[in-house]
Amino acid sequence: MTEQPAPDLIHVRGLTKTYGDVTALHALDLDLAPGQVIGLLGENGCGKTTLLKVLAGVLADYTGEVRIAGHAPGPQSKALASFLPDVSFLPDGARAGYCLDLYSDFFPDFQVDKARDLIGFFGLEESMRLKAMSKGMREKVQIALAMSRDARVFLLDEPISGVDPAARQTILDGILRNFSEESLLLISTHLVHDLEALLDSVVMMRQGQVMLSGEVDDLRAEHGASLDQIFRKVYR
Ligand SMILES: Nc1ncnc2c1ncn2[C@@H]1O[C@H](COP(=O)(O)OP(=O)(O)OP(=O)(O)O)[C@@H](O)[C@H]1O
Repeated sequence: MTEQPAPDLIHVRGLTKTYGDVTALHALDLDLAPGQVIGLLGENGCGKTTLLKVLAGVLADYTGEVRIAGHAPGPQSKALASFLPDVSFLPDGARAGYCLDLYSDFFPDFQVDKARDLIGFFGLEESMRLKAMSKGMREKVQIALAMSRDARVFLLDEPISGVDPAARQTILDGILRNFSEESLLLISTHLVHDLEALLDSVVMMRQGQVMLSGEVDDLRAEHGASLDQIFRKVYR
């Protein structure tokens, strides 16, 4: 018997989102299957954050069809999708341990032991206050929280942007530590070189649309170049 391909976890058709006169997403189509780490790439302002926010159920005023494991964005899809925004969303005066309690209260699928393990893996302590942490340390706390949900879809917006090059690999290792093959990880980034080894597929955007997508190995073979080189060529 031939093996059936896994049904798409993310299904998007004709997605359009405007902010006043600005069209951030323009009739965008996208299908993404589970078991992949996918890079969401593109130049500033091409719509990556807007797309992640629609998928996360944060932005509702769009047109088109969006499904997360068959659900339109809403309470059921939010229960399946863990979103890491590109801005700090935790109370400044809180200790890391309190943030774990917040997540435990808020998300039934939050696995506090995994979060504790990641906090330790990142060299942080639960007693540390966020306001006493560097930008990179806060990002690590937020990543530990977002990646410790038992979610099907992980949506990470620029997770390593505030982190020095030496610490980036530790963060990426931490992100992959809890990743399971039934889920899907969509990461927006400009740091293609740092993420290249981690990515199974990429979605390259331009002006609110998907310009190019595919498996990284296929793209590398087709172009005879690294993903970083392809990215530079495409966006030159
Ligand atoms: N709240 C907003 N109000 C008005 N325009 C917005 C808003 N958020 C985004 N935009 C516009 O929508 C477009 C897409 O922005 P978006 O933040 O999704 O891009 P991006 O690809 O994530 O960019 P970057 O790589 O710089 O983070 C841009 O033209 C931006 O100016």
